[in-house]
Amino acid sequence: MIEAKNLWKQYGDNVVLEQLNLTVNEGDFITMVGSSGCGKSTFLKLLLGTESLTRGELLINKKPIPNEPGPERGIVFQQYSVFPHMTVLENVMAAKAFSRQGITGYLFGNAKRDAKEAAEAILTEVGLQHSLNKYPHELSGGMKQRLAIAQALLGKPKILLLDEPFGALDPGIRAEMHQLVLNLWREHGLTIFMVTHDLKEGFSLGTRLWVFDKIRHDPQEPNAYGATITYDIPVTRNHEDSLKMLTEHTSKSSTTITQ
Ligand SMILES: Nc1ncnc2c1ncn2[C@@H]1O[C@H](COP(=O)(O)OP(=O)(O)OP(=O)(O)O)[C@@H](O)[C@H]1O
Repeated sequence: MIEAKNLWKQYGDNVVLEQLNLTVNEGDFITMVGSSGCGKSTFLKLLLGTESLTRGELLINKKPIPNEPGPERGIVFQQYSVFPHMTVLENVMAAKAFSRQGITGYLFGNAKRDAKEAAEAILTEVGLQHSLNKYPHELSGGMKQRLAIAQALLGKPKILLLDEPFGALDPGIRAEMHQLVLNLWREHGLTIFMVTHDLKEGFSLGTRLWVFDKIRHDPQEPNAYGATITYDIPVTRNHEDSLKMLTEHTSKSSTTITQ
């Protein structure tokens, strides 16, 4: 279970997030929307542990989230984050070596064989079993994101953080990636936080959709107040109902969301 209690994050005088209070249960699939710059990626970085909060608490299973990334939290970014000079298989094995021994880590003997087997298994799961020896420049955008997902899953995370992972992909490829993520979510029992600019994507993937927005504004000092979660919408399987609910909510809010 993940909890935020009166969480604030600011960079200098720029208040990015304020008064975040939330509880996320294991297995939730949270999709996050909100205007550009309102702090969605910052929230993911707090969960990842690469940024620290300014005030309040952020807890996993009642303990503060470690302030550094760990194998139990995997992340996939929109930009392809793979090593260009390594094959698909080497990329995933390198992720394993770094997670075990730091950036200079090498694997030998049994550890290397185990890492190779684990890498091949996860690459098969994401559909790259026929591309193990290809280099990233030989992969399509969707295949590169499959590789990034494989890297993120290698540490067997319980929490997967997705920062607009499919924003750069064509609609047909996106649909395939949606199916992959839903399968992985179910099979690995993941808790997922996914930032998206696509409301339909948010509704079709998530079990809860969060809207980030500011509840206080000072036109003289735009950075004085941060965003919070203004709507936490359970996604019904009937997307029409969910969309209607959100339209009603946002007509009362200052957020403009395009469908
Ligand atoms: N390392 C940093 N130092 C200072 N300010 C930062 C830093 N990272 C983010 N910010 C600021 O925090 C605010 C929120 O940025 P963030 O990237 O979280 O927004 P976002 O909602 O993810 O935006 P987008 O949808 O455009 O990706 C912005 O004002 C940004 O300039």
